[in-house]
Amino acid sequence: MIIEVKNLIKRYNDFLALDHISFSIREGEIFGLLGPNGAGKSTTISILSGLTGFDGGEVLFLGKKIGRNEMEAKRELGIVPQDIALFEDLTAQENLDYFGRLYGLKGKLLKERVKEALAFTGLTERRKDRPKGFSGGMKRRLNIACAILHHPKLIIMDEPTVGIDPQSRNHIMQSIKELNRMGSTIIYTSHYMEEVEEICTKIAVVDRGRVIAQGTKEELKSLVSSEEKIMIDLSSVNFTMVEGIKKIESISECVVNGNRLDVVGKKGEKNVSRIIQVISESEADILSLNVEKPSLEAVFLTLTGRSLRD
Ligand SMILES: Nc1ncnc2c1ncn2[C@@H]1O[C@H](COP(=O)(O)OP(=O)(O)OP(=O)(O)O)[C@@H](O)[C@H]1O
Repeated sequence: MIIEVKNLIKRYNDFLALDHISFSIREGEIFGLLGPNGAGKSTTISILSGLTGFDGGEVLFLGKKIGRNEMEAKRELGIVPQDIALFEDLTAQENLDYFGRLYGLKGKLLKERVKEALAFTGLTERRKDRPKGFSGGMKRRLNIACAILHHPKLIIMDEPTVGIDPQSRNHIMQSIKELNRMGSTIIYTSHYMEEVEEICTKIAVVDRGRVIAQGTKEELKSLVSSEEKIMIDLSSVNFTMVEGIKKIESISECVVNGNRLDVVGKKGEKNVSRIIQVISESEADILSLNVEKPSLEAVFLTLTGRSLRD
């Protein structure tokens, strides 16, 4: 395990911001912390980054216990904070030089890494410009470049796509996958479930300072529903076909809507293959077939009774 968080407690005066949070992250994972505003994501990240103390529980980083307000192994960490941290009056390259030195890089290696980070974040051509004139997305990309110069084992990103243009967003999503392929473990916080679904291999759903569910997206989705809905558009529909589908053991419902069938069945029972077999015995052609997958939004709604964006 690269990180183990056990029963983490954090209070702000009388307010319990983290209420016995526990999760562990394996090397090589893209771990998502998904939750609405105020759930406790930034507080958790801040503790993991060694920036904030905590009131109870334990955090292990690479097997070593982390104290209340410090972090021994900061060199193995790359942090992309929610609030962009750049020097507006230094050029992109000078910012990178500065952060590289903070991580102990110098000389030829520093030069190489700055070049690499600029190329990786698509900022090579803007290296001599100051972030003052950058778009929000470019600033965010520069912030990411600053965090990866020293090739950290663990990269922590706190809502890196909030308020940026779609092009930068896509760039960041691709970069995260690439950094992961190159060997970094990533912690990614977001209240955008689509992003978490797209990139995370493991997800902890947090709400009101507690982890309310965790697992792979498939595991989380299976909490919500043991059924799947299959929608089929056909060239024609006939009685024999519908009755044939209804007779399949795992199918509980088959509703006809013009030339479309909405079929509900128990998950994991090869419903699609069985339905296709029945249809192929008729004259009809299948024009399209879709299996509706429950979303993480549905998971959150089921577990809390509220929407993620409330
Ligand atoms: N310095 C602070 N003093 C008092 N309360 C705080 C402080 N920082 C955070 N909180 C409270 O702790 C709770 C968790 O906040 P946190 O920023 O960790 O949530 P979050 O999930 O990161 O939300 P967001 O998506 O808005 O960043 C919130 O209710 C917040 O108001």
